[in-house]
Amino acid sequence: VGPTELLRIGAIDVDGHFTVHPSDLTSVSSDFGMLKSPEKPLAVLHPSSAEDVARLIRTAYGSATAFPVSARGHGHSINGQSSVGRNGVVVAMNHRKTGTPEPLVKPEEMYVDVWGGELWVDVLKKTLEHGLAPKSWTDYLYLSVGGTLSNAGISGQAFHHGPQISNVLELDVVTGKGEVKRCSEEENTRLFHGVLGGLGQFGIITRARISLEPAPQRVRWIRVLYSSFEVFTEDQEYLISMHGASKFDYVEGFVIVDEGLVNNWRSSFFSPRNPVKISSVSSNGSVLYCLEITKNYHDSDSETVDQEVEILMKKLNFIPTSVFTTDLQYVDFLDRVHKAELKLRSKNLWEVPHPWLNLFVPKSRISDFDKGVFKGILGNKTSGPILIYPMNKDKWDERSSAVTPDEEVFYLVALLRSALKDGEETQKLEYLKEQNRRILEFCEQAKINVKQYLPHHATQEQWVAHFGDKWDRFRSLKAEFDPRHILATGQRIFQSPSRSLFPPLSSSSSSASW
Ligand SMILES: Cc1cc2nc3c(=O)[nH]c(=O)nc-3n(C[C@H](O)[C@H](O)[C@H](O)COP(=O)(O)OP(=O)(O)OC[C@H]3O[C@@H](n4cnc5c(N)ncnc54)[C@H](O)[C@@H]3O)c2cc1C
Repeated sequence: VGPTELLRIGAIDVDGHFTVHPSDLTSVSSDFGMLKSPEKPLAVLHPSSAEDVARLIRTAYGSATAFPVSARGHGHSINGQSSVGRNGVVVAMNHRKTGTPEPLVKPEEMYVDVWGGELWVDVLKKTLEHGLAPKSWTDYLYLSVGGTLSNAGISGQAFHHGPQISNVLELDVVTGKGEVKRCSEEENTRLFHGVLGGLGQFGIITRARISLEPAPQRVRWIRVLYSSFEVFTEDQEYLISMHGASKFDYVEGFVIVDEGLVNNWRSSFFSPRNPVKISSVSSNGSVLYCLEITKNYHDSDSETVDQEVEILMKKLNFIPTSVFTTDLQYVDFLDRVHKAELKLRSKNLWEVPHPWLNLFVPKSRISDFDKGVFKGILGNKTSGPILIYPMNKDKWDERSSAVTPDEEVFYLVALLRSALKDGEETQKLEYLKEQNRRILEFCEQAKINVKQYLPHHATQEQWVAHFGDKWDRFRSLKAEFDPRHILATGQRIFQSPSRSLFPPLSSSSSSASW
């Protein structure tokens, strides 16, 4: 009996939250990357509880030929990671119709309990009602909690607070056997750490307990430019090495290889009243680097923030005429990318293919990367922002499944490209995909041991290399918690049950082929 038959006979009956409606199937069949042809699943489950998810997975696990089940948060992956194929079922986690629990803030204990499919923007809204907020963020808030915790969740706060996965106190997880397990540092510890950064391989996160801090009210947001990569990275590394209260709260940066991209889509920082006169900065047409830093503060500190920022800035070596400052509410800063999204949507430039490449580059080789990629392969043209910022490895828990380079400091380099059908040759999808391939090839040939963030690999051999020392544990967690390889098959790490090599549970019904 395959899933089609199970659906027909009503064996998968999860309180009517199941749908095979064509519009539902279509809406979960592609992702933000738009790099793969959409593939409709067999059915979509809109769960209202962890038990709904568990019942589906028990059916998938217990049927003669197991079938794939993938959680879909907000579908903001690039390479079909939340897709499930024609013979699987998608669990639409980000769905309010079915009444999943609202975020529950516990102000005394400084945490919030959230449904795994909750969007970070809604977590923020809820916690702000109590004057609190999570500590570590992604640049964009319309991502689900389960989706970012399955990767890491990083932004300019990660150097200090670690990634989002370092700020989780407890999880409820439905494993690939359909068991609902509570896990934390004290309970089911292996599963807890395995799921964090675990690419959805060991269970579906139905609840996460996120640590909170008092929310700042305002943000002083500063950008300064550099023409020397060495000076730029020296300053970034200095900033992330600072301890104590007197430091910036957020450290990021980006590369400007193409003047047109200074006002890139990621933010509306440079307003018409605050234009960047790039010609005023002597770049001689070569690559520039922009450091982006913020200082959070409360209204009551508005008198002293200027002075504090001035003292911190004195230690930096940016081009003196290149300081751009703005000041805004904390919530507007955190939600900055959404404004850009709305602008791009209005120009039909949001729903286009996104051949993104995100790499963690070890500090010792970042300068070689600059020479070979920013000043080399990119050839003065990009098709989107290129972020670059360093992080401290000691803020990452080695027991999590997330993979980072083997150095105390490493950089995120994020090439966030949009491909245009009718654009110049350098904006076309094939051109950008080829450029990504060349960048990876360059790193391999130059022996720069990069790790992909939001990884995507074609073969299991590449996955084994990606996980390195963590592979044996990763594989053994898979065997323990998802032995029939049901979950998150869109990651393409393990062979999926549809090409099953795995013995059916019941030998009497081995005829299903789907
Ligand atoms: C515009 C944009 C900006 C971004 N900015 C950042 C950033 O600043 N920092 C950063 O770290 N990342 C960023 N990302 C990447 C993003 O964090 C990941 O792509 C993330 O997986 C997207 O979350 P999602 O809810 O859309 O997940 P989906 O794409 O729906 O799912 C991703 C994977 O996680 C699994 N999954 C989803 N929900 C669960 C769950 N509840 N339990 C277990 N597994 C689950 C899926 O099966 C799939 O394998 C950005 C992406 C976009 C499109």
